[in-house]
Amino acid sequence: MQFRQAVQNGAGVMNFLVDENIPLAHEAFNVQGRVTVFSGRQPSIQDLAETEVLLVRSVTQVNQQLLQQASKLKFVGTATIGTEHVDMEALQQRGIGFASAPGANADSVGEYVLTALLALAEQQSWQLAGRRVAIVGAGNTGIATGKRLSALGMQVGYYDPPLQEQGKQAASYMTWAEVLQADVISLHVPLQNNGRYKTRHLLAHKELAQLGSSQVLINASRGAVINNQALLQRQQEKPLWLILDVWEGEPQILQPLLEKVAIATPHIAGYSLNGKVRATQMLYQACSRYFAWQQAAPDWQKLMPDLRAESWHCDSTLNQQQLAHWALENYPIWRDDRKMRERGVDAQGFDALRKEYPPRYELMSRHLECDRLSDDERERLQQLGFNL
Ligand SMILES: NC(=O)C1=CN([C@@H]2O[C@H](COP(=O)(O)OP(=O)(O)OC[C@H]3O[C@@H](n4cnc5c(N)ncnc54)[C@H](O)[C@@H]3O)[C@@H](O)[C@H]2O)C=CC1
Ligand SMILES: O=C(O)C(=O)[C@H](O)COP(=O)(O)O
Repeated sequence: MQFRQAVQNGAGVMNFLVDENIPLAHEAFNVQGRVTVFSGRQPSIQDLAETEVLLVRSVTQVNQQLLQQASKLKFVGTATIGTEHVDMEALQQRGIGFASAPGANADSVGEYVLTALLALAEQQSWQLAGRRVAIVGAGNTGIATGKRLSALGMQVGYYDPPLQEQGKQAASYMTWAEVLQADVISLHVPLQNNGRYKTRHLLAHKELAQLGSSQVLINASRGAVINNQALLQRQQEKPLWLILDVWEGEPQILQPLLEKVAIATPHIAGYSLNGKVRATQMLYQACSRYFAWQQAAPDWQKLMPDLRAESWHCDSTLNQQQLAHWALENYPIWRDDRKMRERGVDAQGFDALRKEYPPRYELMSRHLECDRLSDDERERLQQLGFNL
């Protein structure tokens, strides 16, 4: 109906090809043309032949081979932060426009790390306040994570030589030696295979050997930032506390490593529905600018289910246990961990878990009603992502 209206209104009839896991894309883009949805990692040759706008996730390799099959392609959008699956040079050579979604799922990743750490701390009876955290990569996801962990009372420092060398100030920079001594190390760097700031195997045998067995290592960036063979060996000899969302060689992970991980998930740290919809919005805006669309943008608030009605009441003191209770009620991370162990061992199961991922909402989607709060407590809760 909307498509017919667009044609009648004289709007350009453009052919969009969209990954099925980009929520609200169909609703948003069908006003601009014909939207075909594809599933799996690579779209079909037939669909590509007619496509003018291709919207993908990180599992689709946008390379020379794909581009050869898409002679009408004008624009590629990826609903992700990481862009290593897109051959930018090839796009430039062919004059194809491009957009990604920087920062769209940063809060989702921050909440993932917060929830995972609180879950583990409750399980092991650890107090997190006062412990030192090293955030490796002080970009959108790193800062979103650091902000939450410092609101727990943890001492957060950042390691980011590219930023530091540009003279950009993060709250407090650490040296690499300090990173390796932190109680918790959380990785938030892009995967870079070469160059001065190479991150592939940033942690390999040598670095892992320097860590103590009480340290917590979290990877919600890209699997290959840690050499997974070296990590497995380390776990077999003297295990660390590991929280892994990403795995080298996804979707086929190193199976024996799964048993050695405290919390395991199938690359879903950024999968809050809020984060995914924010990415769709960003791609819509990028397309709208690129093609100079005249129509008003969709009413995202109407399209997105609103959970604010489901409020929580805060009637106890704000201790770690209470915060863990809310975080885990909002995002039951142990459910993801269980499913990962049941089905994530092979490539098919890993992909299926991601494809069938249930809607997960960020803490801001609910309302927290508190009777009495000091200014400091209010600020801390807001920093943790609560909507007061
Ligand atoms: N698990 C998941 O679901 C998600 C994973 N990611 C991954 O996390 C990565 C980071 O995401 P954002 O924080 O949004 O990216 P960003 O681009 O905002 O920040 C990355 C930061 O890493 C720094 N960096 C680069 N090389 C470095 C090195 N060798 N050592 C230390 N710092 C270095 C950069 O200077 C930058 O400040 C993405 O590239 C993506 O691969 C992102 C979102 C979700
Ligand atoms: O944004 C990124 O970068 C991510 O890692 C995504 O959250 C992962 O999503 P997919 O595109 O792999 O579904």
